[in-house]
Amino acid sequence: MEETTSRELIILAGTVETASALHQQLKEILGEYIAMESYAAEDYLPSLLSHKVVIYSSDLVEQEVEHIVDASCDIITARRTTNYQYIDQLFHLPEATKVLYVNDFQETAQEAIETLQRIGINHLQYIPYYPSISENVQHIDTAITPGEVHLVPDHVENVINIGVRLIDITTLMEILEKFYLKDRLGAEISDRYTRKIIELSKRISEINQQTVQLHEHLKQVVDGINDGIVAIDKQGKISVYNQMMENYTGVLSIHAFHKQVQHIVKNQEILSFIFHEEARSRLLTINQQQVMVYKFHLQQEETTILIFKNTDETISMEKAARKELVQKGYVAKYTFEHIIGDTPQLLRTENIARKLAKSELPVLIHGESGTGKELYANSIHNVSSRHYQPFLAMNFSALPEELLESELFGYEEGAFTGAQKGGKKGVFEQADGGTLFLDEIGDISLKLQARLLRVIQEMEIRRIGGNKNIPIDVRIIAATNKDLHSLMKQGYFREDLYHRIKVLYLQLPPLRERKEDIPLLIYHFIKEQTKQDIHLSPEVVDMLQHASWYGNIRELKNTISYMLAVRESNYITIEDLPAEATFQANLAENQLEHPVTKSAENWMDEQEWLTVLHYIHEIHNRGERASRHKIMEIMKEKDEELSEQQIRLRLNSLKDMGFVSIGRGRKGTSITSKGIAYLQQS
Ligand SMILES: Nc1ncnc2c1ncn2[C@@H]1O[C@H](COP(=O)(O)OP(=O)(O)OP(=O)(O)O)[C@@H](O)[C@H]1O
Repeated sequence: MEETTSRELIILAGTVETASALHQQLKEILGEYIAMESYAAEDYLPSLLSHKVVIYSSDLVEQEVEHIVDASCDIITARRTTNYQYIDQLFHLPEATKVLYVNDFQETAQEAIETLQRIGINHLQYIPYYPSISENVQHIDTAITPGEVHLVPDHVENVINIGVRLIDITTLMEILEKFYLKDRLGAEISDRYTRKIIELSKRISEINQQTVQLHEHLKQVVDGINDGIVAIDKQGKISVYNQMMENYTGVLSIHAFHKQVQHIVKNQEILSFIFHEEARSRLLTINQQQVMVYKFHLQQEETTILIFKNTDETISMEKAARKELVQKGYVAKYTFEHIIGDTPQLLRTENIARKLAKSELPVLIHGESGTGKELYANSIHNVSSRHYQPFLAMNFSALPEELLESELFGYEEGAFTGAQKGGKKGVFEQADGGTLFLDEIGDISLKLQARLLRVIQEMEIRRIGGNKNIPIDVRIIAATNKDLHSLMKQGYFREDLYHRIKVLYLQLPPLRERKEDIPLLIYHFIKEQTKQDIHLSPEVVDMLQHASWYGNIRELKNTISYMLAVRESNYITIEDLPAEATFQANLAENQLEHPVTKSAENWMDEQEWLTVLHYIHEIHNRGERASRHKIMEIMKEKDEELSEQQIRLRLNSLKDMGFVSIGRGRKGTSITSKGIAYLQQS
């Protein structure tokens, strides 16, 4: 017992860091029984040590310190092991990561690597690194070091300092022996030491447990997916293989896992797609099922992922999505198949429209009233990449300005009196992901044009009364029968908006420029409206074919409906044509200037005299005489007040155009057949 108190333990290490770490370790375990000191060769060494128990931190330190240790000392060379406190950092490194193990000498580096592997940390690829090494390690960017951070090469980004390696249990026992304490304390010290180790292995098993759980969770997720999923590593082995793949191939995942893919998937077409083809997707047949296979490569993981989609299911999913759109009424009803005609003009137009459909850019469709602008907008959407997304149409001439804004942009709850609870989405929001058809765009006010421009430019909307911007992804197709360029020149249409919407352009030919299509259209509309076997006399066909059709296809369609309604038999004769007053006006290739070709100024005027014409017609229908006074009165009733002078001017314009004849005195104004025709097509 005497011996124990008089003798002292001296720790001799190369560096201050090692000396202090070992000192701390031994003090924690043996401090209450043994007095101890520590010295580092790089720092300070006492002149001579006698009658001490000296412990060298490693055999490498011996040469540096042996000159101060005399023969009366008991010498122990420490065996050291990894510091368990820092070890879990290593478990965060992925499997097979290449790491440098950095230490001062090759032997210490090698020895530490072996220790790590021995205690079960063997998921990494260790490369020993020490100052005198010549091997090029530029490609390795992670390093582990037991406190020798200064030796880590500069290019390494990720340095894990696992601290100074500690003295192992066998060395501890040796120390106890030198102090004659082994019998008394051996079991307890060993217990303390083992407890620490158990803590470490518990931590390791916890981490392993977490990994297992995560793996299990991911497996369930991947199995829950309705597509077949396979991952192939760089050696061509299967690393992921879900339940759906089992259904496709009939091979269970336990048999597929870690096997070469060609041993599991025998289909040559699929293998050739995986290994030799550039294409990213391919329609293939696997076990008599049609599947669409998609392939992509994860660069960093050097892994190829394959996704097998059942085409029948994809089609039914698309059908379900379409059904939902249909229920909401957000679908484009027409396709190019609904566009009838085979003249070169029509085929050229259709060909251009199909090309425009492939783009994501805005399209402006220009054409006279009834030429099929809506039909084309529908068809373009239906062959575009957005065809499974909503299609919404907004007609600018159909709604008053105040309503247009809320229809377009929506509003928040409480934005105005009468605003719906919870607010309302506008068409821009509803069409998100799809196409928005803005019909009669030439009819909107400058104020609305400014708002529309902002939305189209920014591709985000702000609801009325709202304070946040909502991003939208909408393709715009606009249409007009007005000469927008001319409106722009006159200041009625914003130039910036004009250029925004007219990125792509489609001009629809008027029916009178493709008269050869008329017989085809006639029989098409007849078939559409009746199952009966209807024939037309040659004169009727001739007359219809030579009419001017300023109301274009819509007017032709209406004329057919009229003839079918009034016909006496299934043979339609000239008698069944609409009244001369409406129809003959067109036949006469009249000089009527159509709005499309009119200047903006004229068009604005037109709105005014058209209103007057409309009221004259209404007065006639009531069986009354259309005097200036009467016109004034009826307009007042409808809140559209004009002075007698203003009415006189408009009547003069109408007369100049041949739409009315103005009788003297009590006779009043009457509408000509040309006027009626014009009213009907407007
Ligand atoms: N080429 C065509 N083949 C068959 N039907 C057509 C064709 N073009 C137009 N139609 C029919 O003519 C009618 C008018 O078409 P649509 O409403 O698309 O014209 P629009 O140019 O948009 O007219 P507006 O400018 O007056 O709104 C519709 O019933 C449409 O189905």
